[in-house]
Amino acid sequence: MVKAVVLGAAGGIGQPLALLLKTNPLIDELGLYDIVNTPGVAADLSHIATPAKVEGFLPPNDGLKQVLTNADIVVIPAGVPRKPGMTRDDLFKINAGIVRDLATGIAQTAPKAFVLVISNPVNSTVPIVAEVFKKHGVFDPKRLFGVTTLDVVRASTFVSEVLGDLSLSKSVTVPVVGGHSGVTIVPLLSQSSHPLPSGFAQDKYDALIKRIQFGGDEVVKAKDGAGSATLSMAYAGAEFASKVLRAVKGEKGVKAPTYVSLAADPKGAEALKKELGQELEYFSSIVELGPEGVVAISPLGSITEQEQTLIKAAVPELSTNIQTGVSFIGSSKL
Ligand SMILES: NC(=O)c1ccc[n+]([C@@H]2O[C@H](COP(=O)([O-])OP(=O)(O)OC[C@H]3O[C@@H](n4cnc5c(N)ncnc54)[C@H](O)[C@@H]3O)[C@@H](O)[C@H]2O)c1
Ligand SMILES: O=C(O)C[C@H](O)C(=O)O
Repeated sequence: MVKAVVLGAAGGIGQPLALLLKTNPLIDELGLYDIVNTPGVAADLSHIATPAKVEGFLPPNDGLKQVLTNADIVVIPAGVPRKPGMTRDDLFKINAGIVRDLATGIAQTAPKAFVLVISNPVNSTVPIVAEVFKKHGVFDPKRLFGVTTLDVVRASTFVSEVLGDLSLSKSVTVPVVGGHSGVTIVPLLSQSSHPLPSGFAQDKYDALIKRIQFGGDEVVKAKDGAGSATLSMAYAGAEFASKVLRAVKGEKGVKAPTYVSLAADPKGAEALKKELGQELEYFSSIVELGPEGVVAISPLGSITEQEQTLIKAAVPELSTNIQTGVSFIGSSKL
């Protein structure tokens, strides 16, 4: 029996994500939690002819505790999205407290669940979850993930557009490492499964990198005040959750870039430290997944000088973002 839970399930991401999870044959039970509307979302989804049993919960009557009971995997898209002119860090003020409180609930009721954090700013909200778990004495770095899959999905799509063939997008894989905001998003195009056309001009390369790094802004601008990416994020979140569950079920060699605590793999962390030129507590790199979560974190490997420059720009910002999350819990009363 696998129980998946979505916290923030009535939102722009939460609803389509719950829909996709309802159609995932690896899931037997789907618990939906939000501060509004989950009974309706659950009733609606429950009519879909797939095996997962769906239940919706609200805060009254210990709803968070109820939804988290026996949870195996918890996905968190709860929190406010950006409006034009905002950075992801501008969301910290509201989302940090939301994520802290939900993490407290998970630490108390489902400390062994895999936790997949979507709420922004991911670079800081993942450390928040870890610090809450540490305070409760239940932190297992192998089971906590920041979902950076949307960056990977965008890279596949934009590279296949450059190659002039969108039908390639499902098979184009580009490692996107670092974190999930602006310059911390580092696409390693030199490691793309499908190389860029030979003689690809520098200005086009720069534009492609920028588009992947700031793809979120493109959607925020187009939605014009009505929020940020929801549908593509739901797709990406469901893809990543599915990978975690496939690995849990014993499939070998499942890998994905994801933002994790480097304490999950000290050997991988040591190699990354050499490559990055400094120690970071969290980083998104290609992670091999297994039945207990993180099996191994890959080093960057061979990268170009241009990619080195991108990494150099990412590291200090990541370090600040991580510290912001850690300090928030340091000064929070739990
Ligand atoms: N990681 C990524 O790649 C990525 C991509 C897109 C969006 N996001 C982030 O995901 C978050 C959600 O985006 P959205 O567009 O779905 O926003 P939304 O406003 O449409 O939905 C958020 C939902 O969270 C719920 N919520 C608020 N406080 C809650 C709490 N304490 N407990 C449970 N639920 C709560 C709200 O009621 C709402 O239904 C934002 O922070 C956004 O920046 C991340
Ligand atoms: O851009 C945002 O604020 C949402 C999300 O992080 C994204 O990358 O689309």
